[in-house]
Amino acid sequence: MSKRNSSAVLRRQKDLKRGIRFTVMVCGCAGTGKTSFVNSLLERNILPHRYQYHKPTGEETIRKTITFANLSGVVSDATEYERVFDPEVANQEPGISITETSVEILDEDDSKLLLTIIDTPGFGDNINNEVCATEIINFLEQQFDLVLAEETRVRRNPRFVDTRVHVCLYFITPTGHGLRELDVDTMKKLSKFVNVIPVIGRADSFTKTELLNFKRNIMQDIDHHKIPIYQFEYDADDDDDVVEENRYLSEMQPFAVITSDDEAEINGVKTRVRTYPWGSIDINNTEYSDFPVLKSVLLGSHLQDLKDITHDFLYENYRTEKLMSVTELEELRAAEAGGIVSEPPSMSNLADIANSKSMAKFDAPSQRISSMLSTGTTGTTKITKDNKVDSVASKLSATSLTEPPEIIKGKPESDYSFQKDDELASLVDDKEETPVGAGLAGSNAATPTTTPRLPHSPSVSSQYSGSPSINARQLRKISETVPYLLKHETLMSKHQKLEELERKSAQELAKRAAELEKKAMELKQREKLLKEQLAKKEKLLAKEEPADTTADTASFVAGDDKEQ
Ligand SMILES: Nc1nc2c(ncn2[C@@H]2O[C@H](COP(=O)(O)OP(=O)(O)OP(=O)(O)O)[C@@H](O)[C@H]2O)c(=O)[nH]1
Repeated sequence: MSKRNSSAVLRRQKDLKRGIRFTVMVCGCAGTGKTSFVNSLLERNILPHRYQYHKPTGEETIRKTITFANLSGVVSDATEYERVFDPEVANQEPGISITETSVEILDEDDSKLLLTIIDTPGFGDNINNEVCATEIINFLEQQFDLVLAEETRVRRNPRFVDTRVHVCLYFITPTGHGLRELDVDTMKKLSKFVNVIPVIGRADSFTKTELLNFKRNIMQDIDHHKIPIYQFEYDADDDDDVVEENRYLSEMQPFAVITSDDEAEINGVKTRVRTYPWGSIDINNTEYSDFPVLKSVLLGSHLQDLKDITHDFLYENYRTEKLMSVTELEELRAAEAGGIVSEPPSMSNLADIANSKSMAKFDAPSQRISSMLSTGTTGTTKITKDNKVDSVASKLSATSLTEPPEIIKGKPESDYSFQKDDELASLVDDKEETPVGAGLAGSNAATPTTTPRLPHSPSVSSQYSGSPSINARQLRKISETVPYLLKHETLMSKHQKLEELERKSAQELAKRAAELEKKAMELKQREKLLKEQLAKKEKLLAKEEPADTTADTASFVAGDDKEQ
C-alpha cells in the first residue's frame, strides 16, 4: 500500500472512531413534509411541526435557531410555535430562520454518525422570498469561510468542527405541475455550495400516472433551466453493480417520499405508517414510496460521495474563486499605485476573517454568530441501539437496494469514486497532510479514476467556472489577512535578497580571483627574469675564472638580491 493510501486509510479509521460528521439541510415551502421526513429518517420525532396544537417538550425541543432574518430587519423567529398577534408588526413578513439539530447515531459495531439537520422554517412564506435564498446562501458560504480561515491558520485549532452542509434536500411543492420560479432560482443558487437533491414530499397524494408525469415535468424543468443537481454518476469501468445502482437512482430522481410521525407494526416488523380512514400505508414500502431508497442513499451508499464532492469540488471551487479574486484585487491595487502596494497585508488573526465577514453579511441580529461557532456539542441527542434509531444498517436492509450503509458499519473506503482533474488532485494531495481537510472530507485515494464519469444532466463543473462576483468590501478584509499572500510576498522578498547577495559575492569572488591571477602572472614573469639573469651571470663567470666560480656566483646573487 502506498504511503498516501495507508495514511488515508488510517485517517478514515480515526474518523470512524471519532464519528463521521454529516450535515443534511432540508429546504422547501411550508407543509411540504420536511419535518416529517427528518423524523422518519431518524425514526424518532425529533423536530416539532410548526402548526402543532401543543408546544413540544423534551427531546423535541433540542433544536436551536442559528439565524433569522426578514426584509424589515426586525427580529422575527419563524420557528415560534405560538404567534402573539401584535398590530405593530402584523404587516411584516415572517422572514426565514435557520435551525440546527444534532443527533448521534450509533451503529451495531459502535461506529458513530454525527448527523446534523439544518432546517429552514419560513422559506417561501413571504411575499418577497428573496431574503430566503440570500439568507441560506449566506449561511452556506459562511461555513466555507470558516473552513477557509481554519485552513489558512498558522496554528490549526484541533477542536475545529467542520460545519459545511453536505447535502440539501429540496422539497418541491407537490402541485403536480413542475418547478416554480422560486424553486428554480433557489436550487440554482444552492447548488454552488451544496449537493442539491430534489424531493417530492407527500407522494401519496398522486396517482401512479400523476406521479410519473410530475417527476418527468420536474426533470424537464431541471434540464431546461440547467440546474446542477446532484448526479448519480458512474464511470464506464465501475463495477456492474455500481453502474446499475447509479443508473437506477438517477432514473428515480426526483425521489417521491411518503413520511410519517406514527409508528406501527406490520407483519411483526416495526415501521412508520400513515393511517387514513380507508387503510394504512407503510412509508418503507418501495412500491409506492422512495423514502427507504433516499434514506439508504443519504446514510449509506452515497454519504462519502456527498462529502467528497462538497470538499473536493464545491469547496475547492469556492476557495479558488475567492483567493483568485483576492490576488487580482491586490494586483489591481499595485498597478494603480504604480507597482507599489501602499497597504501591506496585516498579520491579524484569521479567525477574525470569518467573524468579521460573518458580521458584515449577517448584520442583524448578531447573536447567531456565537451560536454558530459553538455548533456540534450542544443540543445533541444520542440515539443508541437500545432505542431503535441506532441500527441504520438494519433498517436500511429493508429497502429494495441491497446496499448496506458501509460507512456506518465501519468500512473505511467508499465504493464510489470521484473524478478529479489534475489541479484538484494536487490540492487533494496537500489535503492529505492537513488536519482540516483530512478530518473534513477524506478523498477517495484508494480508487482513483481516470475515465470521465457519465453525466445525466448539466454538469456542475460547467456551471461555476465563471468569474467571481464578490463585493470589494469583503475582499479587502480577506486580502488584508489571508496569509497566502503574506507568505508569498515574504518569500519573494527573501528570494530577491538572497539573489542580490549571491550576485554580489560572485562579483567579489571574480574580482579577487582576477587580482590573484594577475599577481601570479607577475610573480611568474619575475621568476623567469631572475632565472635568465642568473644564467647569464653564470656564463660570464665560467668564462673568466673557473676556480672562484662558486664564491663569485654567490656574491653576485646576494648583491643582486640586495638591489631587488
Ligand atoms: N399525505 C401526506 N401528508 C404528509 C406527509 N408527510 C407529512 N405530511 C403532513 O403534512 C403536514 C406538513 O408536514 P410537515 O412535515 O410539518 O411539513 P414541513 O415542510 O415541515 O412544514 P413546516 O413545518 O410548516 O415548515 C403535516 O400535517 C404532516 O402530517 C405525507 O407523506 N403524506
